[in-house]
Amino acid sequence: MSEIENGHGLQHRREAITGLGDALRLLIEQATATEAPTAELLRAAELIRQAAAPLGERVRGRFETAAADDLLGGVRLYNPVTGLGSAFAPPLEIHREGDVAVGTCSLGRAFEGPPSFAHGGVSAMLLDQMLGYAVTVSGRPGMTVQLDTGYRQPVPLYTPLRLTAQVVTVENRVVTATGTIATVDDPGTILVRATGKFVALLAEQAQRLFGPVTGSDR
Ligand SMILES: CCCCCCCCCC(=O)SCCNC(=O)CCNC(=O)[C@H](O)C(C)(C)COP(=O)(O)OP(=O)(O)OC[C@H]1O[C@@H](n2cnc3c(N)ncnc32)[C@H](O)[C@@H]1OP(=O)(O)O
Repeated sequence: MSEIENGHGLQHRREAITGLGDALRLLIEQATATEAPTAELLRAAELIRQAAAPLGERVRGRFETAAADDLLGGVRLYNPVTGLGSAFAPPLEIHREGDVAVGTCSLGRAFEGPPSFAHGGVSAMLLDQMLGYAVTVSGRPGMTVQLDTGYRQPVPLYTPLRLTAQVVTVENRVVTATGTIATVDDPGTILVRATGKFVALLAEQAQRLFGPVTGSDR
């Protein structure tokens, strides 16, 4: 019987994963921004290795989903963009406002490209997630087959950002969506725009790609 079934509770585990994610995000921010003495860096590296060891005692394999996740329910705690348990995620929070998906986040030092601004690949990653969300909630989920990004102005670090996405066309299995990044303070000035194409998988494609994860290949 798993720990979750055994009474510790799914909600409790999700809260613990979120707490660990918060701590890891703090660690990444501090470790990226630090100008602490070199001796402190060496000491921190040792402490972090010690902290990581027990986490590595029980890990899942490539095709196993996390016990606290709910794939069909859309709970992905380790998603690298939105996952509250992910050390890497800003995390981006996304909600719906009518037909438009609206996201908010702020990017720290770890996401830096040009000095004091976000890396362009990070903007593309955020927008891929935004467009994917809009496509999914439109009822036609699919995988990204094309993502075009236009960088009009650099995206500032340590600044609340407002992202949007919406579906614009549906042609057979191809759904096209567009999205933007702006700051919360100046939502009318678009910093980055993206257009993405998403393709709904055929049953054969879904089976080929995800059969080992869903167990439908057994
Ligand atoms: C709430 C949760 C939110 C979740 C958000 C998640 C966001 C993140 C999403 C991702 O990042 S997904 C990961 C990145 N994407 C991939 O890894 C996909 C890799 N591509 C594939 O595996 C195959 O392309 C795929 C199985 C998706 C489709 O298979 P095919 O390439 O054989 O396409 P197919 O021959 O079935 O063609 C289907 C349609 O797509 C069209 N198509 C395919 N590739 C295209 C392309 N690159 N550009 C434009 N159209 C394309 C193709 O013309 C055709 O159009 P029609 O139906 O109108 O005839």
